[in-house]
Amino acid sequence: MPQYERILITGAAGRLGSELRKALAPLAGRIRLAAREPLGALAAHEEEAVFDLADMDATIAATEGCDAIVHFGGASLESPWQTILDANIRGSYHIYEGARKHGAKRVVYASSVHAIGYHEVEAQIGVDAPVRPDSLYGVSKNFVESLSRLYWDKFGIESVCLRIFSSFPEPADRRMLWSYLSFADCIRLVEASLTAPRVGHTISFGMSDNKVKTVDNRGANHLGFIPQDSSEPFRAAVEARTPVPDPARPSVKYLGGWFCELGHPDDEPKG
Ligand SMILES: NC(=O)c1ccc[n+]([C@@H]2O[C@H](COP(=O)([O-])OP(=O)(O)OC[C@H]3O[C@@H](n4cnc5c(N)ncnc54)[C@H](O)[C@@H]3O)[C@@H](O)[C@H]2O)c1
Ligand SMILES: O=C(O)[C@H]1O[C@@H](O)[C@H](O)[C@@H](O)[C@@H]1O
Repeated sequence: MPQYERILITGAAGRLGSELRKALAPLAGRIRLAAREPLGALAAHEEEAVFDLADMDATIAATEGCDAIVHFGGASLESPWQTILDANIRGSYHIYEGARKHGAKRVVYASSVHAIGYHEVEAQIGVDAPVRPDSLYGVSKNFVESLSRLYWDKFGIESVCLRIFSSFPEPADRRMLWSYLSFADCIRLVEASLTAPRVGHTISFGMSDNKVKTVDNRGANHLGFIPQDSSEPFRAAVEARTPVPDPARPSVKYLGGWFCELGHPDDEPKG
C-alpha cells in the first residue's frame, strides 16, 4: 500500500520537480502535478493542475484530495520583489491554506541555503541557528519556514523545510564542491521527509556527503536521511576549470555564496 492517497507536487516542470515526479510515484496512489503550463503526456497514476501560485482560489482548489504536498514551485533565484511576493510568499500562503482547508497531513517545502546565507561558512551552524537571509528570495524562504511553524503549532499540519544547498546535475563551481546535493540525494531527502513517522516541524539542510562539511545537520537526524553521493568525483575537473577565488569575498566567506554579492533586484542596472 502506498503511504499517501495523493501527493501534490508544485513546480512539477522544474529542475527538481521533474526529478521528483519520476521518483515519488511509489509513495502515493496518485500524483497531482502542478505547473504553470500543461505538461504534455501523463502516466496513468498522474494528473495535472495548471495554475499560477499567485491565484489563491486555483491553488487552494489544487490541494483538494491531497494528503501530502511537495511544494517545490516558485521563483528559484533572487527576483524582483513583485515576483517574490506573488510566487513565493503569496503562493506558499495559498498552499498552506489549501493544506489547512483540505486536510493535508504533511508538507515538504523546498527552502534554501539562502534562508541562512549570511552565516559564515566557517561557523558550522546547526538547523536552529537564527535565520540570516542573503536576498529577498531568502526572506521568502524565511517567511515560509515561519508560516509552516505556525501551521504545525496551531493547525497540526506537519512540515519539513529542506534548506537545499545546490542541487544540479553536477557541481558547477568551487562552492558547489561543498554545497552540492545530487538529484538522487535530493530524492532521498524528500522520500525521508515524506516517510519519517513523525516530523512535526522540521528544518533540514540538504547536501550530499561531500568531503568538506559546512553545516551540522544533526537536528534533522530523525528524518533518517543518509546521503549516498559526494562532489568528490567532480573535484579535479571543477578545480582545473575555475580559478581560486579571493577568500575575503562575501561569495566565499558566507554560505549564500554569490547571492551575498547581489544588489537589490529592483535597482536599475548600473552603467
Ligand atoms: N536547485 C537548487 O539548487 C535549489 C536550492 C535551494 C532551493 N531550491 C528550491 O527548490 C525549488 C525548485 O527549484 P528548481 O531548481 O527545480 O527550480 P526551477 O526554477 O527549475 O523550478 C521552479 C518551478 O516553479 C515554477 N513556478 C515559478 N513561479 C511560479 C508561479 N508563480 N506559479 C506556479 N509555478 C511557478 C516554475 O515554472 C518552475 O517549473 C524552488 O523552490 C527553489 O527555490 C532549489
Ligand atoms: O546557492 C545555490 O547554489 C542555489 O540555491 C538555490 O536556492 C537556488 O534555487 C539555486 O539556483 C542556487 O544555485
